[in-house]
Amino acid sequence: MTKLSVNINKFATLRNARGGNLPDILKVAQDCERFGADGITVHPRPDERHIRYQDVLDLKPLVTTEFNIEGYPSKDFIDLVLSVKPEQVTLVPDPPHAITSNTGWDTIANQSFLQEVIGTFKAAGIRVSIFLNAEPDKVEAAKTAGADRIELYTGPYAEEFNNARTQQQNFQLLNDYKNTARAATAIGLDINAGHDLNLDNLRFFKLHIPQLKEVSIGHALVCDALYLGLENTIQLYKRQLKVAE
Ligand SMILES: CC(=O)[C@@H](O)[C@H](O)COP(=O)(O)O
Ligand SMILES: NCC(=O)COP(=O)(O)O
Repeated sequence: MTKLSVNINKFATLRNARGGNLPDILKVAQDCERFGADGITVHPRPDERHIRYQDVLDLKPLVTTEFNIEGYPSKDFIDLVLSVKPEQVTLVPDPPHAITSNTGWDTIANQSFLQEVIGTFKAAGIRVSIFLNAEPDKVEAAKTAGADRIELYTGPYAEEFNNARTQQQNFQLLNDYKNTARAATAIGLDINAGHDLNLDNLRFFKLHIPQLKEVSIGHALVCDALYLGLENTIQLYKRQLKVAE
């Protein structure tokens, strides 16, 4: 089974636009779980423009599924994660003012940094996933650094998906994803995926990478929920993941 972790960042963006507490992020997280989400993902950024550090602390006792905290491992981020002790931390190489995540780690160039950070989280009993491009040659170094999982950065996949679909063909980039996933599975790394996944492209991705353990989805899911309602939307995403199971 592939788990659906709902990234609630964009609900916080909406709340922050007006001040106050609408929508209530804690209630949103609980409702996502009630509607079928298998996990809750947050990605606090240094400017706290969406999820704030205090939200993450407040969410901890309320999340009853899997709590996944994503972010760049700055000192503040590491301290936050160690105090919350989520089930999973996902390390992302975002510079402080990134609008959104736009690349995975160069695990070879950052090997010793990643090894130290991952060691700190593992010592606290937290599963570690690292954000990776579809580059098979970066997988071995992820394992050496101590990661348990990789999260495939699916932004480029999402971009290519529409072109390939209209041309009725399999696309080259998909092979890079499949090869990266194969390389990871072969050395015992589990596989997550995320970024720009949506109701159009999710099923096809799962069909080609059936060993997916988890996807984290936020932006498109929140947009769909505006039209379809949150409960219905979560169920629709889960249905896309049922293929090949
Ligand atoms: C790592 C990743 O792809 C997501 O966390 C994504 O970056 C969501 O962050 P934003 O909601 O800030 O776009
Ligand atoms: N790790 C990816 C994530 O949490 C959500 O990304 P997106 O669906 O908001 O692009």
